[in-house]
Amino acid sequence: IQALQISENKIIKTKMLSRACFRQFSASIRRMSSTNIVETNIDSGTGFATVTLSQPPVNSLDKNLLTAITDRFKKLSDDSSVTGAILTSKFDGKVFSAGLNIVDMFQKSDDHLGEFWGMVQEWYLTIQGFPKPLVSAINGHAPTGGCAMALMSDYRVMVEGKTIGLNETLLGIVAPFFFADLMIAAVGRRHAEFALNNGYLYTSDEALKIGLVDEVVNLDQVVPTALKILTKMTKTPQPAYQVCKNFLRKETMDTLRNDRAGDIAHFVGFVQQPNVQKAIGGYLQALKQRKK
Ligand SMILES: CCCCCCCC/C=C\CC(=O)SCCNC(=O)CCNC(=O)[C@H](O)C(C)(C)COP(=O)(O)OP(=O)(O)OC[C@H]1O[C@@H](n2cnc3c(N)ncnc32)[C@H](O)[C@@H]1OP(=O)(O)O
Repeated sequence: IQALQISENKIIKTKMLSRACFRQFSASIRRMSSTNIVETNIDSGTGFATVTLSQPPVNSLDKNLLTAITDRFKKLSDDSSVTGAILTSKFDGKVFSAGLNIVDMFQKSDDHLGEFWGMVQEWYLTIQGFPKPLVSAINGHAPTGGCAMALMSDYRVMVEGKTIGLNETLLGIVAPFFFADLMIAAVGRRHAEFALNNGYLYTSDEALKIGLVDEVVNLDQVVPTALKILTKMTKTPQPAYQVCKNFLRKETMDTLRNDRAGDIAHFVGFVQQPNVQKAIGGYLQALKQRKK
């Protein structure tokens, strides 16, 4: 009886302890006032922010999602309690991001296209210019703009068995120079030329071989692996990390900053060409019919 009482006390104590631990753990996770399409949690112990893209069905980057991501990263840049971030998707095992929303580029006015491209530029300048360590936990497919977004991070952990690449040419469009430079920075000019010219979509393993991603793991290891590397990366002293990252990335960002209007005009002129519109329309239709 005495032994039973002792073990019962132990169970009660263990339960109390685990409740206290849980309270402490949940207290250390702060949920930022987030839009429902970009969920953000900050661990107040480590200062790590986890940004989860949550726009169904495939995180295609339309005006709303581009704006929400950009706003979120601007806030995280300014928040001195945040030491680094992980970028991932709610659609675990399916899609990281399907890239730019194709519907925003089909049969739209010049004004619509111009506004859309301005948002794409701001999204790129904000994530690429994020001053703290950023790791992408690529837990699903990442074609075109989804690949570009992953390339804007400082380290890429990808789930096995999915695809990634800047495959714009297959759609009859062309990756802008600032996407191309992201690819060149990651894999070098030779692989980048092959990848972009041919619109090549890499499997996770192929992407690892050319350095397009840094690690390939099981689905349940994607975020834990990203957290592990982020822990290492945040040990580099600031402002050294930020200054180094900025000077390595500055040239391409400055080229865009110095002529944003020209870049918008170039995009609108290119996309409005009848043969490009025809290709985008055909691709959209094929995408919709794929399931049937
Ligand atoms: C000279 C320089 C000038 C500059 C020129 C232009 C520069 C443009 C730069 C970047 C371009 C882009 O980023 S274009 C984006 C292209 N994206 C893709 O090609 C990806 C297409 N999607 C897929 O391959 C698949 O959806 C997926 C592998 C990502 C996921 O597959 P899954 O089977 O899970 O989902 P579905 O295919 O059934 O899709 C569900 C639903 O979403 C619609 N969808 C998918 N992707 C997009 C998208 N990018 N934009 C808009 N809508 C998209 C798809 O049609 C389905 O819709 P329905 O449910 O209504 O059928």
